[in-house]
Amino acid sequence: MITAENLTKKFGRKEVLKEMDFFIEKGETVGVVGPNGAGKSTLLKILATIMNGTSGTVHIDGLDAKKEKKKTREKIGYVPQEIAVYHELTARENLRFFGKLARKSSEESWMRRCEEWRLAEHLDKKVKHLSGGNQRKLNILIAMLHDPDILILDEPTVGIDISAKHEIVNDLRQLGSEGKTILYSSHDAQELETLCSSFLILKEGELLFYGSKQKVRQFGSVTQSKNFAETLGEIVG
Ligand SMILES: Nc1ncnc2c1ncn2[C@@H]1O[C@H](COP(=O)(O)OP(=O)(O)OP(=O)(O)O)[C@@H](O)[C@H]1O
Repeated sequence: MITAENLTKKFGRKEVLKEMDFFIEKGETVGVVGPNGAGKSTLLKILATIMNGTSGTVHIDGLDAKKEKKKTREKIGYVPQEIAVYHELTARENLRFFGKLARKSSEESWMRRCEEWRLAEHLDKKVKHLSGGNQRKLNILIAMLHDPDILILDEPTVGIDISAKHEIVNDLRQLGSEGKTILYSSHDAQELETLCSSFLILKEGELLFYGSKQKVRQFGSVTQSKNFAETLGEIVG
């Protein structure tokens, strides 16, 4: 369960998140949507405890994300936009290295995940020789080494081909069906529609909309938008 109350973020005098309030239930898969510069990455970093808000609070399963960072981090896997692994090491060496840092991790559990995610046959390749899609998968699997309940992903499918995107979206759906809470930012409406059960829509730091996919669709029927992408566009205005 994730709760934000009166959450704001300022960089200097610029307010990039404005008094946000929302409540995300356990097990939801939430699409974080909005134009460039809307504040998506900033919000995700604050929820992941990488950055502090300027005012307001975030609670993750009752823990104050600012005051109880260490405990909060145990519950969260954060996947940054950039691929944050060692390119000169193999995928297996990366998993072992980051696995040691994540004390809860066991080789057996990440091997099982690698098999499910069709990465097992590539484990002995240097990361720089993996396809873009497999690099992205590795980035996600590393964030999950400590088996967090919540996964926060910032545009995890940028720059990869369509079939790799589909694979990642399907793998994340599987995680959702295992009960993980997922926050997922993307500019790809089709991907968002397939994966997410609800949406946080931001514009210029304001929370314009937070609700279920069904509510987005209802909005679309009112505005007579032709498809999901158009409806998201209508909401952002
Ligand atoms: N460290 C920083 N210092 C100053 N301004 C920042 C910093 N990080 C982000 N910003 C500004 O905050 C605003 C929100 O940025 P953010 O990266 O959160 O947007 P975004 O919705 O993720 O955009 P995109 O879709 O392009 O990734 C932007 O105007 C950005 O320039």
